[in-house]
Amino acid sequence: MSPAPAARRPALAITTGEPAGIGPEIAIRAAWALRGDANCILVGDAAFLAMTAGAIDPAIRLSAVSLQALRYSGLPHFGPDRIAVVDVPLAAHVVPGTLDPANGRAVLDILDAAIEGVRAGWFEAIVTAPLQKSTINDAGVPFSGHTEYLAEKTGTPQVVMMLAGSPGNGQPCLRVALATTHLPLKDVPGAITRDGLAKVLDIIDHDLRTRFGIAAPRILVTGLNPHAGENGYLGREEIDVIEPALLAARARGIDAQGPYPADTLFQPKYLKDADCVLAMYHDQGLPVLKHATFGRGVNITLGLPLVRTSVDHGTALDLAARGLGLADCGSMEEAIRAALQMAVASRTH
Ligand SMILES: NC(=O)c1ccc[n+]([C@@H]2O[C@H](COP(=O)([O-])OP(=O)(O)OC[C@H]3O[C@@H](n4cnc5c(N)ncnc54)[C@H](O)[C@@H]3O)[C@@H](O)[C@H]2O)c1
Ligand SMILES: N[C@H](C(=O)O)[C@H](O)COP(=O)(O)O
Repeated sequence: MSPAPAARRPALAITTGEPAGIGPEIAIRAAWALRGDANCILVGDAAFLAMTAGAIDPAIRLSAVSLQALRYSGLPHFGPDRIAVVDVPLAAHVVPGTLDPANGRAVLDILDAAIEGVRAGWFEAIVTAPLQKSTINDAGVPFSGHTEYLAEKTGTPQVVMMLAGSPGNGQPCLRVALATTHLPLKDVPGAITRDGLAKVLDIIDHDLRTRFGIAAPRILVTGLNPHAGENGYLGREEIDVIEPALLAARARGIDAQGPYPADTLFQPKYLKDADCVLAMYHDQGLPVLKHATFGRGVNITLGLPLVRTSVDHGTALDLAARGLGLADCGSMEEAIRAALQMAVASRTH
């Protein structure tokens, strides 16, 4: 990808996520590595990020700006020799690798500052470093993920989680979207409805066209049950819900085929003719994607009124506890590149 001209380069908010995890480190490393291409603004505790950056590489230069200053005079221009940081203070001292619910609220404050910044026009996209869902719940705030939180905060009734990555070896980009996101497995069948699938398919089709420039998206859809229900002998969701939803989608002009058995769908001979696979639930689709592309994948929330991308991994507390320099920031770099491309594409839609 060639860099966008500096004057038109979108400003991207990079939320730094759970402070005890690898988020702050990979956010700093990726923003610094891509500073010539992307205008990344870190959002997090400025003092903590400055300390972390200094430990990574003393050459990294950060400049802090307060939320109050942004509200008063907008985003100042920083050259590519430094990374701007919007200061959102943490509540408690950070011990790498050790979760502290005292900082749970601040992690959400970071996200809220990024959302405010998009609304105010300071940022054109949000790229999120991983947070620890359990710690936010431990802090007393019911929370199931960025995806659901951003949907709620933007008043969007339906969004779609899609992860994308390049497996390499000349294989095409693999995109896996999910019909359901973070919910217990026992609740999945009841959450898959004809109306819900209709909305999910509409969003995938729309966003692949407008944000990814795919003129006629081809979507392959998995079944829910083993062997896509084996003609109803291993479950009826395919017959009662998924097939009617696909028939209706095709009648609306959406190229959605299936339901196919999930265990054999992810073969090159099928994937080469597909732009996206729609899986029915989190651990049906994501292990395949992460096995093929872990460390280079990007998590994208479709259907939002803003651009949001993220990494394909979590907080990796095990690595954070052992010190800096162990985490791979490849996925964060891909998430920044994807946000940059999507933000530019979104200017015309
Ligand atoms: N975008 C997000 O905010 C996001 C994404 C996924 C998981 N999570 C959250 O992260 C927390 C921990 O999840 P988990 O333990 O299941 O998964 P994890 O991805 O944090 O860790 C799984 C394994 O992958 C390794 N790993 C992860 N990222 C790596 C990197 N950048 N470089 C090298 N190795 C890496 C870890 O060391 C660990 O062995 C959970 O709370 C989960 O919900 C958040
Ligand atoms: N489901 C995501 C994954 O496995 O990578 C991850 O939990 C992040 O979800 P949010 O983007 O909703 O936080």
